[in-house]
Amino acid sequence: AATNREATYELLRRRGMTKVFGNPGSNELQFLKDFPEDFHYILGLHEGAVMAMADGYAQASGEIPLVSLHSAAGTGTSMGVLANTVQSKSPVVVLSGQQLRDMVGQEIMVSSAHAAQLPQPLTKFSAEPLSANDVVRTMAQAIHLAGLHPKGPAHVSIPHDDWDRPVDENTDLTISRTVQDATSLAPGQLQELTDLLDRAVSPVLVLGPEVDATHANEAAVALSERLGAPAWIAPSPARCPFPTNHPNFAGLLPANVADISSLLSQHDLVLVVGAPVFRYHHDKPGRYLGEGTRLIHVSQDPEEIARAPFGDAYLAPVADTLSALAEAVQVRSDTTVPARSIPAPGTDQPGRMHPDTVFRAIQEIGPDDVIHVVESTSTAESFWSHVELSTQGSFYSAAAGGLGFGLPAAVGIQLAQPGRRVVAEIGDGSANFGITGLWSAARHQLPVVFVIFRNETYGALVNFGRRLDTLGTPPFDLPGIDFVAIAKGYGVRAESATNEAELRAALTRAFNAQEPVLIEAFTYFE
Ligand SMILES: Cc1ncc(Cn2c(C)c(CCOP(=O)(O)OP(=O)(O)O)sc2=O)c(N)n1
Ligand SMILES: [Ca+2]
Repeated sequence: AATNREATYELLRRRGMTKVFGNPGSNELQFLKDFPEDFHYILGLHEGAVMAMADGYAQASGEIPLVSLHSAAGTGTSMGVLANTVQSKSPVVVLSGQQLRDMVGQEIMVSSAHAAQLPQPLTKFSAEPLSANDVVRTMAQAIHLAGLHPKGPAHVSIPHDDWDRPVDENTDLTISRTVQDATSLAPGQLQELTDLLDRAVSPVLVLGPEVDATHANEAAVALSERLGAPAWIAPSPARCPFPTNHPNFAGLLPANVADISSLLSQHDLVLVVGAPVFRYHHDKPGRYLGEGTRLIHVSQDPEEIARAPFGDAYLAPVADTLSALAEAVQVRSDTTVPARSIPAPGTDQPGRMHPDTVFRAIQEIGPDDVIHVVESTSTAESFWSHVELSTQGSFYSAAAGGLGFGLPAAVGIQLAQPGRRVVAEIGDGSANFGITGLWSAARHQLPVVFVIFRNETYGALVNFGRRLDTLGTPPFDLPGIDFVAIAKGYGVRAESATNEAELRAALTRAFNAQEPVLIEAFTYFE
């Protein structure tokens, strides 16, 4: 490799990073020049959609995608979704194009005077090399940091005149080095945890997104069955770490202090694995945990461990720890987990369906291993009551609640998982934050089934208004958004469904199609 550009592509190739999600500006053209045949560029129409497609791809493929964005405004536009990416610890390298190195200081057009600071604190690492001689090493540092636990987005800004600069004699050493995670529980620590679990009268598991991200769902099931322990999903889930059709599945922990405390205090030992303690959302204060309950937290993220307000923690790999404990703890046969109570499905109204009707239809018509990408904020309880998730990697949602992830992320996830079907369940409010993802789905003929829940309001905000007693706000209704016309405008076949029969027919057609389809489901908010 003679130049920084060639050396960088060689570095990316060796790391298996041949997928580039991007939206180009003039600063990027020097990097994208003579784009190598073995690389695949996926164009997005808006940097939020580009970021979400890449984030979805990273989470569903296990690879590290490269995201090529324009300086300043381009990188700034991606940051709404980046707030989710850093929270879901998705391994992504964001490469933003910078103006001529010597003229950034004058802040000429499309220069980014504070490029390295711009995406902070939404990145695990962010740098602009101080010299053109440090481009390849800086790219390597970003790539390695993105892929080492805790994984996450790393950002590099490169002045466009650096790409043609020659590399030096040491560059091949940087390109060829490999790094790997090698931490594990020490034998003494494993024995300590095993004894704690064996001595517990009624242990309970709380599982988080890192269990799904490290493919440890089966180990979690094995440990839960061996202990006869109920398994809860940690609050505000962005992934699904445990099969929801398993008899030991207890449900989602409610996202507030008081309710979590009263649920967990029915046990004497709580084992939290692969989740922060905890991602509370609603304000219902109380004591974190009852006196007779001890909480043990296993995570591979030192910052998550350091900022937790209670519990004793082990910095350890999630998957290895779960499998080692599932082998080591004593088998208990004397405990059974009470069955979860599922509410009766809601009834439809003339011309509008209850969300339960929509989720039940998707559950019955979609394939068993369908992947759900959900961004429909007032229908979470309906989803988790009526949809069964059993395979690893079956659920993704915005990890920081930042809208604009779901619709385009579904496109990235379908690209990463061609052998499984993806269904995106998106609110008619959220859809607008990432709507250009429809064009990329059509452009790349990715057969995502987009289901828009058209309840014509910001349902979650009405719920919050009730909960926070902030009535009397301006109205947040969304009348008159025609998603069928919008979808057709972006090249996606679309149809409306106002009742269950129309919906089921449309879903059957959609899941049989090999192209993206949008179904506008008229629902109501109660
Ligand atoms: C980028 C961004 N902007 C605004 C919000 C605030 N917000 C907004 C605007 C919501 C309404 C979503 O409405 P929807 O139609 O997608 O779903 P529901 O009607 O089911 O609530 S939920 C929520 O937290 C957000 N989370 N993220
Ligand atoms: Ca809505």
